[in-house]
Amino acid sequence: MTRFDLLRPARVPLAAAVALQTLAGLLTLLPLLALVAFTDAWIAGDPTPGTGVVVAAVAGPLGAALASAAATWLTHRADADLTWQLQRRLAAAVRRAPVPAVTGLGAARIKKVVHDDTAALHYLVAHTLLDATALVVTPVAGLIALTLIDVRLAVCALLPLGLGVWWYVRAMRGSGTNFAAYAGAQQRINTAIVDYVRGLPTAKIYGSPGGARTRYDGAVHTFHDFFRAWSRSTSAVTTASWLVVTPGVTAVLLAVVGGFGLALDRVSPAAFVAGVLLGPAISAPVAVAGPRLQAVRTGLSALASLADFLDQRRLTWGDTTPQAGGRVHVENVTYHYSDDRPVLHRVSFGLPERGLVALVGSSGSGKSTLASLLARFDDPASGRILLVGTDLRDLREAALYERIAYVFQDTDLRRATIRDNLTGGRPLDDGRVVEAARKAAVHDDILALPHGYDSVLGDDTDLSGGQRQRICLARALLREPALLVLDETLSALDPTTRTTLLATLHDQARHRAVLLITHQLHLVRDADRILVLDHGRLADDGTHPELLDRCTAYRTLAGAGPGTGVREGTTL
Ligand SMILES: Nc1ncnc2c1ncn2[C@@H]1O[C@H](COP(=O)(O)OP(=O)(O)OP(=O)(O)O)[C@@H](O)[C@H]1O
Repeated sequence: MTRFDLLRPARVPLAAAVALQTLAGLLTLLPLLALVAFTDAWIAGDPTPGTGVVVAAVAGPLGAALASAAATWLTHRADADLTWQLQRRLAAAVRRAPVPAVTGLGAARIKKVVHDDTAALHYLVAHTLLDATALVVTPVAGLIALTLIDVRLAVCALLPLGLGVWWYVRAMRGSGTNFAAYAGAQQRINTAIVDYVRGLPTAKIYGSPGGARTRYDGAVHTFHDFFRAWSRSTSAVTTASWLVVTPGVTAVLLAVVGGFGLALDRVSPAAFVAGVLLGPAISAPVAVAGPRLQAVRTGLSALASLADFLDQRRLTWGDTTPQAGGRVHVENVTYHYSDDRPVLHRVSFGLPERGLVALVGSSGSGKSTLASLLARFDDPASGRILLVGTDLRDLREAALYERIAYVFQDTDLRRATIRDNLTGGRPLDDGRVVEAARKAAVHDDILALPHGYDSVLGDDTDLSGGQRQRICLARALLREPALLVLDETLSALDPTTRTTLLATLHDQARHRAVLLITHQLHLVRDADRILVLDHGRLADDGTHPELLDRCTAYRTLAGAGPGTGVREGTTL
């Protein structure tokens, strides 16, 4: 997708707006030309302005104002529609993109694209396009008119313009690199402030030597130094380029040159008037070109950034609804994040219809990554994952999330009532909701909140990490999935609650498959099967006693180490 493809939906209203603004630019010159014609007639001895002159003098400004207003209305409407479409497309792109790709971008970059770039686009579409049209049409038409009246004065009117443009081009030399550096420096400030705010609690306690605060200060200083140096090197020339094209300078120049011509009888009075009136009209719009050009550049780079964002890889879904059940097969799955460092290597296993299966491994062995692939947050680099025989890529999206429910380490709850968080807005009866909350050992915690199940998270109350995880577990239980995937869900709990939840999971495992990811082996000793992940490879698959007997990685994980003779019954 090229950046201009993004403007395609708005091309008809924008073309109409440019046409109207062109008309407005031409009509602006009408009263000036009428004055020139009147001067001509007056010198020829007819001091009464003709009807044509009066009509032109009145209709010109009026028509210009109307055409310009209509053009502005069109561009604003086009912009509102375009922004609406873009923000929907951005939301869809975020939703369709692999999750690690989006989270890897960081909040600052996403905010820049969704807010800053669409705002810059607003300026480009709603304002800058019309400004640029006016900037071109009025000077060009004025120049043509003056050329037809007196070519020498037209050349004279071009002198300040030429000088101004030459100075401006000198000032802007290397600006491509500078604008890129400017945007990069601002982006670094955005990223640093987001990191700084996020790390505030840690920074308060431990300070942040070399941390986010230092990075923020560094980013601000770099931006300040860069911007001052850039301004210093260009301000004298840009000011000169702006001054020389101001209407006053051009008017004085043409009055002096035209006055000499008039005195020497080389220039007609009408041409003199035309020079003094049209000269400034040729150069004046150019005086405001600098900031406008900068806005155009900003708008174009926003377009490029938006196109880039919308072009990112997306996960597409099929339309297959597999047969009932939640039987999952992972076949030869290999995966790496964007840094290409392999995280999973040819992992294969199957999950049964029912039973508690544990996935264990040391920190960083790839457990959460595997869980995220089961949720199809991304696709394997090679290999495949099947749900009841269907590759996840061919599934209907809803079919996957109806069959499999997940509780991840980063608990995600909305700013909504506890009830809505549990039901996802579905009309479930209270009995079911309470039952799920009881099973997740969070019912009593909810009743203790100011408004019980109607407490609004973030407004009425907030929850501890463990409470949040149990709410997420209750939410998952309410889905009655065929497979329940739990990533370290029991890790932030007190022993009593953990025991209750373990009992719940064993009970759940009688009806469905439960995949419990953990590195706390004492939680999974009674699991029906245990998968051992070691540095991204499936080291073994068996029961606790079997693994203690034969799997070195499992024994190492148990803290027993190879060859220590640990057997079933050993406390881990
Ligand atoms: N978004 C990411 N981008 C790049 N690398 C990542 C990302 N997430 C995880 N990794 C890397 O992938 C590897 C596996 O991480 P993963 O979180 O899957 O391990 P884990 O076994 O779940 O660890 P833990 O028990 O500590 O949660 C690690 O080396 C980690 O640095």
